[in-house]
Amino acid sequence: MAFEMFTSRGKMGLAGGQRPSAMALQDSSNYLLSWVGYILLARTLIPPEIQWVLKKIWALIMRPYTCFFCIFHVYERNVESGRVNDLFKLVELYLDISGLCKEADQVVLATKHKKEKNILYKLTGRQKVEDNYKGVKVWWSLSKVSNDDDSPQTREPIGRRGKETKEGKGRDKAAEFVLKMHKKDKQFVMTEYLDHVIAEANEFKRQQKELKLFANQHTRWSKSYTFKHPSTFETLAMDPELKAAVKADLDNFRKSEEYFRRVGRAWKRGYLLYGPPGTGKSSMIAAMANYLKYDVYDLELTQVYSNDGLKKLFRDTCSRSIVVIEDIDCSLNLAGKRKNTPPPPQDIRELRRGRRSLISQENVTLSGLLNSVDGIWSCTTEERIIIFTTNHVEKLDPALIRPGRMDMRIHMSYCSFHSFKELVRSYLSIDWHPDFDEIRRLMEEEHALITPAQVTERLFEGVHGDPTACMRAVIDALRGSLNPNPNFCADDSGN
Ligand SMILES: Nc1ncnc2c1ncn2[C@@H]1O[C@H](COP(=O)(O)OP(=O)(O)OP(=O)(O)O)[C@@H](O)[C@H]1O
Repeated sequence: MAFEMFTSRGKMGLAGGQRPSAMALQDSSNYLLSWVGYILLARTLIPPEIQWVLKKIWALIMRPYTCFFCIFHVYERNVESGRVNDLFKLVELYLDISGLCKEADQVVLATKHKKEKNILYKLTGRQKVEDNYKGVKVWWSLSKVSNDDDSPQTREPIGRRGKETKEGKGRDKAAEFVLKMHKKDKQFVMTEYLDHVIAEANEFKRQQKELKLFANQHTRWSKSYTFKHPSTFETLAMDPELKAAVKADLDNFRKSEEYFRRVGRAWKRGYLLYGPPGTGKSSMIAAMANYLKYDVYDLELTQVYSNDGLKKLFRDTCSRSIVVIEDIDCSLNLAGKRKNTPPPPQDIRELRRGRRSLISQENVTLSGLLNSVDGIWSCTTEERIIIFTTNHVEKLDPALIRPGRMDMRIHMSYCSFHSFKELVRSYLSIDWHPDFDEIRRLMEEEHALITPAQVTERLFEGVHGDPTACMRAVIDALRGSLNPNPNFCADDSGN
């Protein structure tokens, strides 16, 4: 039996034995009827179990030909408002950063905006690129929505189309991304692939973000400054396990919005950094900010004259930020009261003018600080990190640093031999030096102390000079720390 059949994909031939007598008929409707007859006859003669097996075999044979496609449209502008569709922008970015556009055979449009660091490669019309995620293939293409099309894009508010709008300057036709996939992959695309596209694009945007630094002038945040501290976890010399634990904790925090909501806790985390001066507490804060891409609010507590003022400052911070209170032991005394710093003249003038006074109330108290950190006021912003630093952890009120308030306590300590080698590698680009043995002996057997700041100071002098001179300077400092001379100060960093 042999016959030909037509599908939407074209003509397919199937081989078989003899031609049936019905094939002699010229009329195609008769041809069809004869087939219906065959099928009905077969259904009555063949037992259902064999029919089932035959159906399965048929489905297997036809499988490659029956994979129909499914298509999603991602319009450039939102259907209701006519505003730019964020998903469109994210897809555009994803196609660029994933390298798919660059790999395309046809010409791509390369653009660079003055605010962007890199050249952006975009798809041109009618070009198709293939993406493969977890073994699932999809195809992206860009097309213009024609004006006579009845798509939502062409039903945008009158006057918008073709006008110089902020979102789509001078375009007379809106664009759309067309995402094509096998029908069987539709669920995967909806649940996993599109999430992956959005996550990749958002992560890229996050990495590109320019960080801001704010400082408070009394109860107001100053205008922001660009935060360009070069410290990262790579440049930070510290115990590798502790470093990995801090990074993992930050990663967990960033991804835990759902978790915090589920357990009914504000999405925030507190870190206490403590240790001698020059051990990298400020560098750690900068590394955290650079890692998370969070803005930094440097809160000078001695500038704040009331609990209300402090609440206002916390309220005025943005989400995805780090609020830092350095040397917390110097800002609050043991009784929990702010150290007495006279109020600035302008506050007195404000008092005289009868405006709400900053000094008419009590100073910032321990309970005021605790309330701002994790009371009801702490929930005005989300995804916030609070960091306290101190050189004297033993002086702090236990309430201030209890777990739940300061979730992780990070001890920044003197330089270990491992950290020392990391600093040497990073400053002098060498992995070994004959003096390493003596330095290791002094650190590990004699317990000589040196801070990372002291080490970097000595290494910095040798960046363009003699590494041996640097090593000798480090050895001198280590031996000096063992010196019982009471005039000797192990910390010569000026603190
Ligand atoms: N762990 C470290 N890794 C790399 N460099 C460090 C480290 N610690 C200190 N340094 C170097 O020393 C300088 C001073 O360090 P940093 O200000 O971070 O110390 P700190 O602990 O905050 O000091 P302080 O308590 O006096 O504020 C930094 O600019 C950096 O160059």
